Amino acid sequence: MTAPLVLGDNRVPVYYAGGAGIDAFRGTAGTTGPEDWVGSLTALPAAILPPGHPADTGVSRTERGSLRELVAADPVGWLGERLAGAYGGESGLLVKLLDAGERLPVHCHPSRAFARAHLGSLFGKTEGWIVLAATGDARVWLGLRDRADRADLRRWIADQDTTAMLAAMNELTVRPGQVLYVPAGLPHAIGPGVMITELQEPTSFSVLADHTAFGLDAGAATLGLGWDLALSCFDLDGYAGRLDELLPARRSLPGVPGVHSLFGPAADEYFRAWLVECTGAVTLPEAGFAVVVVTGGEGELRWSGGSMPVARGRTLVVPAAAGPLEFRGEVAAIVCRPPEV
Ligand SMILES: O=P(O)(O)OC[C@H]1O[C@](O)(CO)[C@@H](O)[C@@H]1O
Repeated sequence: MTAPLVLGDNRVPVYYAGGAGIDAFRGTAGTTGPEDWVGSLTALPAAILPPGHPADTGVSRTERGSLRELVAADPVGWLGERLAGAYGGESGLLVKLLDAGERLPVHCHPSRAFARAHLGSLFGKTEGWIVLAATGDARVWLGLRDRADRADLRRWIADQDTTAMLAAMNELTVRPGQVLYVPAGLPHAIGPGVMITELQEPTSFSVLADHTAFGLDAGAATLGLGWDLALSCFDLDGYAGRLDELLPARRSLPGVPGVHSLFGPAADEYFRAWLVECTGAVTLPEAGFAVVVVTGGEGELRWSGGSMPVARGRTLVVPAAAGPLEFRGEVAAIVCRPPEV
């Protein structure tokens, strides 16, 4: 397999509302739900899969079949030699289009160290967001403003006092194009009217401080671990004076005009995102597995041995064997790349 594959809508069932923005972005209608998993080798865990959905819900389907099966049949062709050997045939990357129709719960995600110690997983869930669309007053909450102690958090959770949780956090209005980095442990919540491309480690581990309003009990909110252990996932440091760590500045790639790296070096071990802004021709610096979200304009995508037209709303998964990609035309795209290995 050397050609990129075009991906259709891949909504997964989740407990919160939203999704109209994904239809608008893709130019489709009639699908529901706020999350569309793109180029995914990851299935929704059985514990949170509603009845009636296949066990591999979440895994992308392509015109050639399940992406997970395609990659399993040719791991080196899809992932390249190094990545194929790094995580037992997993890409290490999950990309979502996420369109929040209501505020998501205040939650955080386990780190790799916590996931390895307590959840039997190589991966935690560090994530990063690139805002695709935002209503006028759209906002997110990211990290605590000032340091809190565990007793504060325990009390807010026991009382399900979301007002106090949100008041203690950094509330940020967002605009399209903005990039936010959400390391494991950081308490966060996405507000209604925010649509993002999200890059993350390929798990669904969340600890939900704010859960009863979403119909979830303490067992579901703590990954079955109970609050004593689950509380230790939260980063309770204050971020008011260090928000720049969460709002990375784009970096130009030396010698590659038209491409910027969107997340800081701290993210490289989890995922990388290149913003391509092509007005003519842009060639990416290296070949490798990629998930491409075309965010603006139209043009052509070329690879070794072929080409296809691309336009805003198109999503693709690219095998390493496609070689370095080249964009032509007036087109913008986010090229999502797995962790550096
Ligand atoms: O379903 P969960 O794990 O509660 O989280 C809801 C969503 O919030 C995010 O962590 C974004 O904050 C998404 O990755 C996730 O799908």
